[in-house]
Amino acid sequence: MSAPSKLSNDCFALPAGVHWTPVSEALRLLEQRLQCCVPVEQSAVEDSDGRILAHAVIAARSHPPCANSAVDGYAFAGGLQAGAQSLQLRDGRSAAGEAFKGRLLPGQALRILTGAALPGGADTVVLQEDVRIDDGRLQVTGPLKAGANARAAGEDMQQGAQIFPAGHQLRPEDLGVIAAAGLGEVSVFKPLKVAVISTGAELRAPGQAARVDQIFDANRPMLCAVLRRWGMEVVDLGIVPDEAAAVRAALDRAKDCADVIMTSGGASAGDQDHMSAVLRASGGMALWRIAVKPGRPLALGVWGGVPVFGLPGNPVAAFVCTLIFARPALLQLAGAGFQVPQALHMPAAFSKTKKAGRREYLRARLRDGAAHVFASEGSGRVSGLSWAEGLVELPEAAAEIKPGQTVCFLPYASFGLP
Ligand SMILES: Nc1nc2c(c(=O)[nH]1)N[C@H]1C(S)=C(S)[C@@H](COP(=O)(O)OP(=O)(O)OC[C@H]3O[C@@H](n4cnc5c(N)ncnc54)[C@H](O)[C@@H]3O)O[C@H]1N2
Ligand code: MOO
Repeated sequence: MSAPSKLSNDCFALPAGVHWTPVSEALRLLEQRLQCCVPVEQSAVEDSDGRILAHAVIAARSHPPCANSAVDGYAFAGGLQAGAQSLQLRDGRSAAGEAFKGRLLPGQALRILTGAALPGGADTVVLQEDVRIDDGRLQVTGPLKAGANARAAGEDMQQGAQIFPAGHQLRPEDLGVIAAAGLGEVSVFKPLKVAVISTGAELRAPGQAARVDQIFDANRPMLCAVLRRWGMEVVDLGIVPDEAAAVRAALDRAKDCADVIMTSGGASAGDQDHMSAVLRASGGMALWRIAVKPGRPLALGVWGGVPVFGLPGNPVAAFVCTLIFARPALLQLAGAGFQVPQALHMPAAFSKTKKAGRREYLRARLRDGAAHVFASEGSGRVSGLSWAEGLVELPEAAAEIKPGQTVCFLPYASFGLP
């Protein structure tokens, strides 16, 4: 697949007259205007954890490929009536990978090990713990259903059946399923390359010396790690000062080496907010004032045909916007389709008054069957992100939340994060 043409500058433009975009509308526009932008390659199954399937995976053979035994025991045909009886024990055995070549006659039994192909003529296995051998005869006591302890050919997967759709992001267990279905390679999308830039004259890289009026760049390590968890390739372009020329140069570098650009800081319209100013000057900027807290100033732009997510600088807002807006959009660009998280409906363990008309996300975790929220809603209180295990989503219409009222809890896991 060749990469689709570059985005037009007005790709994120909002309909005329729109000021506060509801979250659902922002998501709908992102879904509509972005499409997969990465080429396809082949990947060995064992190297494919986290990769996104470009084509559906079809079972190359059935699993299990032939009827086999689920236990160590004795194979025979037809099950057992109630009561004691005996079967003639044949010489030889069937072991996993060393199938018995002959065929059993009615009344005969054969030693069989777990995973071994059932010999011809047999459909049932009795556990070795439940038999006795006397004079070459197997002494057994019924009843035992025909087919007991046997696994039918193709009972798990049928040759030719679709086992994963295109767009599925492979997990470790999926690699086991694909290998079992007889495939050594899969068609996957090349990982989406995301350039990450932090902006702000006050920022110092973690571990550097810092004056009291400087702060450490918390966003970049956090956002880079999130993107890697999502199977994306990160191009870390470091910290850029709040100067238009430096911001332009960084965006130029980013567009030449990445499919998407993710910046944090400078997204709103203050004197120092150069990211939004530079994007606006290029004509490729739509400052989305989204009816959401945190994260109102999300700058969506296009730089040289490459989409730019200009996240707010406050770490909590940057993180929440990444989960709620950037994740589905990035997954769409990466070939996995637009994905929204699955919510759990839980009773609130808190009370809160909120502004109606705006969706809010609170740092939250579940304890004793209820959703608890972080003590502060301050968007700079980065420690609350680690205290939390997910987000509570309060809908636009809500104004007053009381303890015991049902709220939507979105675990970090529903965003593909631990
Ligand atoms: N007059 C208004 N002021 C502000 C508004 C507003 O609507 N009107 N919105 C506030 C909200 S909400 C947010 S969020 C911020 C977003 O502003 P910017 O995206 O322009 O971000 P900055 O001003 O650059 O930074 C905000 C804050 O975050 C700190 N920061 C920035 N980058 C990092 C980083 N990489 N690691 C850690 N912390 C970072 C920065 O020092 C600031 O404290 O605007 C509000 N103001
Ligand atoms: O996005 Mo700001 O509070 O909404 O941090």
